[in-house]
Amino acid sequence: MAVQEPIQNGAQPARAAKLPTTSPSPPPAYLDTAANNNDNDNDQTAESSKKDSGISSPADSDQNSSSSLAKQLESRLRNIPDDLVLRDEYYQGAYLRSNKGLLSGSDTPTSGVSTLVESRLLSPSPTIAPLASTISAIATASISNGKNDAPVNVEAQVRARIPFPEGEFNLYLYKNDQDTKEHLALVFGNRITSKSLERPRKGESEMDRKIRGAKPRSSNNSENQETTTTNVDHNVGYNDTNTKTGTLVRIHSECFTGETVSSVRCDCGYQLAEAMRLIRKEGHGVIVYLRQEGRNIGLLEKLKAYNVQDMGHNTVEANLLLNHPADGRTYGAARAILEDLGVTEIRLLTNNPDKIKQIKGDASSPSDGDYLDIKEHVPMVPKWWGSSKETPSPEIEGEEVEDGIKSHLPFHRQLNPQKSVMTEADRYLITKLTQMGHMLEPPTHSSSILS
Ligand SMILES: Nc1nc2c(ncn2[C@@H]2O[C@H](COP(=O)(O)OP(=O)(O)OP(=O)(O)O)[C@@H](O)[C@H]2O)c(=O)[nH]1
Repeated sequence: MAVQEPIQNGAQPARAAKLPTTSPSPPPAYLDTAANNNDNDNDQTAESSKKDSGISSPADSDQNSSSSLAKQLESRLRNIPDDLVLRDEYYQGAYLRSNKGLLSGSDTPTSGVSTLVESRLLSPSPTIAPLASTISAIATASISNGKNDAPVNVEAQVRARIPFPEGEFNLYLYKNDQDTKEHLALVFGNRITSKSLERPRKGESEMDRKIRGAKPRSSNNSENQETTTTNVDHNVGYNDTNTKTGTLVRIHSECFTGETVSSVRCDCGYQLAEAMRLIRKEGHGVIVYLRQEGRNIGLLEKLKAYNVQDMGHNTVEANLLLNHPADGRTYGAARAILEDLGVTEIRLLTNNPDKIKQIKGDASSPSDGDYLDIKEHVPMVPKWWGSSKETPSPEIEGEEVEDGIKSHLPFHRQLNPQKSVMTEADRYLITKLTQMGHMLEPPTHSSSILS
């Protein structure tokens, strides 16, 4: 999937022969907003404001908000095609019956837990309650439909060392031919390198190459020659003796709130730090960091969704009520980046079944390009949920220190497993479990979270 020619200033590069050019087909009407989701956050502003002008403001009373949202939902239901069939086996229990917008069957993947959780937590007020099951079934449909995952060509523009107290990652910045976003890859261990970064550019000097983090042209002939500071392996001594098949990979989506300002509304900051910790511990691996803020609705829309959540809805419902898909992310760029890095067999750090399916691609589909072989799915258990059989250690802070990368986790200190009230991060996780089919187990050690 990597490009044959450099991508310059938005010009379309020549595509690799095995990846024919295909125009993305338009998304269905009920996902029309999602069609704009590949643009920058800024690009979304004007369009989104227009689209959402009818949405009740957070300042409205709950009652008014609920009935107004209910009306909008009803009208959207009418636009959903007849007999929409879900493609994902995780959501087999849920399907939409007809253009009357009636729902039949809404079993969620973990029905025991979800019934409990849905009734107690996800239906916060009697006014909103009747909407909850309807919305959740639409959510399961929207998660897996309307994806526009045309083949993506990528080219690494630059590589730079990012030191941490206990080791160094190399950060690669990519351009691609599908959106204007700067997708990234954080690579640990010098055995993983980018083909497109090393490819000579027309007219560039050795200094140009050095500045963009490529090896000197002369060293390209002898693979292992390490003649510059850029190429010194700063991570020598790390446990690189892993014999498992497949590179440890995390495909992570941008979350300004969770990662940059350590919000506890979600677990994104924790997951990024945990992925870095696990990869560093293993000795080599990749975090592909996709600029798909807010499950690709952009920060502006995510913040509006927060306000809708504050009216009593969960993350999935809030997206749908704002006329966005529950999850509008695509993973073509991630597949292309991994291929550029020479990583074709992976052990994927995730709990998200839809992500696994999309990353893997469809071997028979030309638009999916090369088949990415997921050797193993490695769960990312939130540390404060822990194993349901274990009693959690109250000394979470101690665990962070043990593995080095601790500065990312200030919020962790607020997530005390012994707490008696459920945090917003717990609610976020429970929504992922019950509404999006994530492979998570709620902590039975802390009954307070679910009661
Ligand atoms: N729309 C929306 N997006 C959110 C919200 N909270 C976090 N996100 C985004 O969700 C994305 C992360 O997705 P998650 O569902 O947490 O995790 P995942 O990557 O699908 O699954 P894992 O691989 O198991 O971590 C990031 O892009 C966040 O910005 C929210 O309330 N609303």
